[in-house]
Amino acid sequence: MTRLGSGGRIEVICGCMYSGKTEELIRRLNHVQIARQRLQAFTPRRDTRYAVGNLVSHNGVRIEAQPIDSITEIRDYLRDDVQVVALDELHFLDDSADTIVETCQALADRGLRVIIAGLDQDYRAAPFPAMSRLLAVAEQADKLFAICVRCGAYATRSQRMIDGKPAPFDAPTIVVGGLELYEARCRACFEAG
Ligand SMILES: Nc1ncnc2c1ncn2[C@@H]1O[C@H](COP(=O)(O)OP(=O)(O)O)[C@@H](O)[C@H]1O
Ligand SMILES: Cc1cn([C@H]2C[C@H](O)[C@@H](COP(=O)(O)O)O2)c(=O)[nH]c1=O
Ligand SMILES: [Zn+2]
Repeated sequence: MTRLGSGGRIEVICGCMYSGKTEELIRRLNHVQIARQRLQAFTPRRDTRYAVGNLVSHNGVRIEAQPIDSITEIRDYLRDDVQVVALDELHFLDDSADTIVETCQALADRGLRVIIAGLDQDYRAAPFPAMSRLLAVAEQADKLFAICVRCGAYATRSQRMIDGKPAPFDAPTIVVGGLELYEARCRACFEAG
């Protein structure tokens, strides 16, 4: 494990909804601030669940973040002295997986610590491509779990429910929402739409 701030690296925090990804990201960023390292955090503008311009957990814990539409905007905002770059909700970005991976690799190659959080699977339990690719090239990958609302086991999937039934397979992949739409399920309790 490299010392905090000793060179470029990519860290990935992934898992299903409610698994604590944003909380873990904010925990790490609090450490960065305590270590008086220079941080820039970003969040997809599409995440309209809470106050735009913040990373906000389901428990309301928040940290300021620059809204962006594309990961390529990061280089326009980047200050020369920044040491840590963070992004939550990676799956909300429309960029291609190639663009996302190339951007994160370039930032790490410049010696930055790059911390990315987001879903590993969509509501169909299909992998999000960019997250899959980042997991392969990251120096550190943490997969978190929630608690299945059906049986209490560790949950690894996000079930989207519409009128009490699993959302159909051909529904849009990106639909912003929380407990009114999504619930954490384990593999055994997950229902394909
Ligand atoms: N089924 C669940 N399992 C675990 N935590 C849950 C669940 N439902 C709600 N939560 C709450 O969600 C919090 C995690 O929120 P957050 O960090 O925003 O998760 P994520 O970013 O992974 O969606 C937990 O601390 C807990 O209070
Ligand atoms: C599974 C899934 C989720 N989303 C949306 C729903 C939420 O707005 C976010 C995930 O938030 P969290 O911080 O991980 O709780 O993404 C989606 O658009 N498509 C999906 O398949
Ligand atoms: Zn279950």
